[in-house]
Amino acid sequence: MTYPASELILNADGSIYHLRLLPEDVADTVLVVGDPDRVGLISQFFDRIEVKKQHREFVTHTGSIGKKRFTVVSSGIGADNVEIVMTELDAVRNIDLKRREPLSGLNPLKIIRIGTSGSLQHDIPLGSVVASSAGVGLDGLLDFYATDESLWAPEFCAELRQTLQLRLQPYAVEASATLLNGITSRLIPNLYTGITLTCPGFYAPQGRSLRLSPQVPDSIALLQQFSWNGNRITNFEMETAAYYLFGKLLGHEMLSLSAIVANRVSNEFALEPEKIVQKLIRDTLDWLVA
Ligand SMILES: O=P(O)(O)O[C@H]1O[C@H](CO)[C@@H](O)[C@H]1O
Ligand SMILES: O=c1cc[nH]c(=O)[nH]1
Repeated sequence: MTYPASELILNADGSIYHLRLLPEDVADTVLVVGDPDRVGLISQFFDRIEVKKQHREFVTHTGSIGKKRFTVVSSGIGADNVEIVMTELDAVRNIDLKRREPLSGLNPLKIIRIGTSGSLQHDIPLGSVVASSAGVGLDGLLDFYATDESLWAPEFCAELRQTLQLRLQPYAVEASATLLNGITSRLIPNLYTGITLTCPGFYAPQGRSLRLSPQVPDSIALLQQFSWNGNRITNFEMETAAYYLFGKLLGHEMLSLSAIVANRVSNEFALEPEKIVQKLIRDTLDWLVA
């Protein structure tokens, strides 16, 4: 199979279209973030930075701490950007870009999201961290991909669809068990696990109303009561389920960690969200280099 120029799109230097990366630019462990400015906040802890690239909202730094090599990539906001980041990281790892052919065997990545999020539970306060045991996607991406994979908790998704009066079908995907066990075995204060709801917007999809109102006005109270296999819905954000979906479909290990900067029950927003994110960055790097 040879991928044509319109499908596997390469720049003049042979790099992949949006991310502008070459195979040698990507480490086995990738940290993904939404905010492009967060890439430098992570790479400031590297002993050495070997790659710095940027195109649109996709900023990449690759470097190392001791012998451990990391790539940090920003996606910008939303599941549609995650589709690009995951597909292009995977292409760089698993396609021979010069020959335009799949490489034999799978070269899996370990991918960890370091993001921000709003808590849906009173007892998950500002400043805590949620490791998403599963992501539930309200973005509709799954509808476009052919897959035989059985996804997690279809009954839960059907119930959610009814409660939120959605026309689209939510999907649910679990975290990498290895990565989730890895982080939960660390003694990180204020670390919670639970189901993350990945929304296709920040306002009505997350129950917020400014001049426009959500279709279901009491969605936060309704969502708080949902649980599956003992896991409740803990938080709202905008990328996790898409990362978990592409991690599963493409064969990469994926875990999403969220710094809680909003609490939607107590109606609070962090005064200094940067400090909460910086702590999560340090805790995550300590875990990964240990
Ligand atoms: O801080 P990041 O990683 O961007 O994550 C969260 O913040 C953004 C919304 O403000 C969305 O991308 C959401 O997922
Ligand atoms: O409430 C919040 C906070 C951060 N990111 C989100 O998507 N929602």
